[in-house]
Amino acid sequence: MIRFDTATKRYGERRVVDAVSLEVARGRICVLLGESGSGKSTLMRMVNRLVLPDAGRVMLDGQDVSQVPEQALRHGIGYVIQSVGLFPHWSVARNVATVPRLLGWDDTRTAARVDALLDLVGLAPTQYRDRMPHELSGGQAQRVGLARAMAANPPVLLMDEPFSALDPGIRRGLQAALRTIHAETGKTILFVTHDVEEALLLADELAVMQDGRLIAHGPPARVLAHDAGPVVRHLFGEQSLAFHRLGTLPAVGAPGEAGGPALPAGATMKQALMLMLENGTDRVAVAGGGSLYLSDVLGAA
Ligand SMILES: Nc1ncnc2c1ncn2[C@@H]1O[C@H](COP(=O)(O)OP(=O)(O)OP(=O)(O)O)[C@@H](O)[C@H]1O
Repeated sequence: MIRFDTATKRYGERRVVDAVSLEVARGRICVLLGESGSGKSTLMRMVNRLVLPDAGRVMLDGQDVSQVPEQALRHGIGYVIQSVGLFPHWSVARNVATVPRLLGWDDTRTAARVDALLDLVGLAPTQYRDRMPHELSGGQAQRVGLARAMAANPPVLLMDEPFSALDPGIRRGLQAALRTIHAETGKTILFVTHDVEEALLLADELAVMQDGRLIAHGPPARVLAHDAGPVVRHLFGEQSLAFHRLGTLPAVGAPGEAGGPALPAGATMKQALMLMLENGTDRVAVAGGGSLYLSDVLGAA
């Protein structure tokens, strides 16, 4: 769906994106992770041509984005940034309807779409559609920004630290909302963050950058595996890498009699460990039968 072929961007002598090749398949969430200044936003902005590569190219659905007319390209890509950028004198509904109006949708279709999107991002349409941006909290405004980005149903979403300015509780709510929306819509999402917890929560795959280069790419469990290199170790923290790794591994128990407190279906090894700690036990019951022991968790870490 999205493919970078040795994409390179220089500012002066510096290569801020350095020959990055990366492919994100349709329907996946790929999280670009790296320290500030590692080139994540610059790489992402090549997809919607806010940045033009000096060398290499970006392909979207098999087409070189440099060959697609700019407007058509951007209508097919939702873009969400940290400072939402809602138009302050427009209502929530009008903000969400920005692209449908540009595309000439009629009022009935547009209004229905706005309400459906507000529902999708967890804002009751009757309560929110007529509000003005200054009447929203930061989290609500960011939800409206997400709804606006999805208004014309673009298959691709680019999200550049969209939740970074929000406090932790609101942020967790939006992360969960994004996972649900992704499960319901199957969009291909490129998501920039430098928060490792957020990255692990959202990523189907991680792309780790440093100094403009792609250092590691793959499913979280593979990127955090025991042979992880120094950049990954540093980003996730030498002391906490093993703990994060447990969060990428499914809690699979040995068959047999179930014992101890019950883990929910789809839980990770990290959740199993947390449940053991909370209950002061060395055994938890795994959904579907069987038990998982502390020694198994330690073995996996
Ligand atoms: N228009 C520009 N002119 C000159 N240098 C730039 C420009 N845009 C970005 N840079 C530089 O390119 C490097 C990469 O920037 P970029 O924003 O892609 O990093 P990032 O990993 O997204 O960082 P952050 O997490 O802080 O947003 C930085 O050193 C930045 O200063």
